[in-house]
Amino acid sequence: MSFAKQLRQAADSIWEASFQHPFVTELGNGTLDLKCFRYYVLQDSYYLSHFARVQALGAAKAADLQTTDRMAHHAQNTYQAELSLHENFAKKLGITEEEKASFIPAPTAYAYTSHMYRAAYEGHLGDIIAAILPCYWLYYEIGERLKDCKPEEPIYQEWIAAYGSEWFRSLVEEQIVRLDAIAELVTEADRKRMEQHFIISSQYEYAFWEMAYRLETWPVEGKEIAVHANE
Ligand SMILES: Cc1ncc(CN)c(N)n1
Repeated sequence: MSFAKQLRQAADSIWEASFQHPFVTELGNGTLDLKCFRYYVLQDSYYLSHFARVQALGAAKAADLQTTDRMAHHAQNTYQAELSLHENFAKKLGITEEEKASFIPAPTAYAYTSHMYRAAYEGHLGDIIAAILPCYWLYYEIGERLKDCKPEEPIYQEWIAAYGSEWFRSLVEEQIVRLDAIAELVTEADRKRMEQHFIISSQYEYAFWEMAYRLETWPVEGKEIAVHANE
């Protein structure tokens, strides 16, 4: 079995929990409260702006220029396609510039992005791909599972269409192939660490739905420092 498939299998129960999470099932059947989706859009804009930087760190750590080019292309895609999808949602949901400028990252969004930076700082490109792959692959599987759902809310339809698309599938497949190629070249200790990154990111993916569904706040409120959601 390929390395990526082994990781997918190891994380299966965590992914299953994501598939069953009410944020995901209610997005599919259209009953998800827009308040939760609105909160998600802001937190996810923050998440994606850091995700793109981690992809760019992958470009810098790549061993050859062709991989640098592809990782940089992925970072650009996050900005131009995924973040612009969120910009579009933000407009439709009436999220104002002031709201974006005085955004408070939730504990889970902060912790998840910090986890990716840690993998990028401490490791090599394989560590980075292992940490970011659940972000691609889980969303693609969710997009696939929800593909036949017809939620009444057009925003939810658009979200499902984006992640279940051919465009997104090709990005996911490219990173799976890249991870498998790197896994062949590294040590067993490296592979173990890469598996840990993948599992932790899978847990954070679940935690991210939970964060949005519960409109998570910091335990002691009133001390948060605002940042721009896209910075
Ligand atoms: C938290 C999260 N994970 C993954 C994706 C899909 N790139 C996303 N938009 N947000």
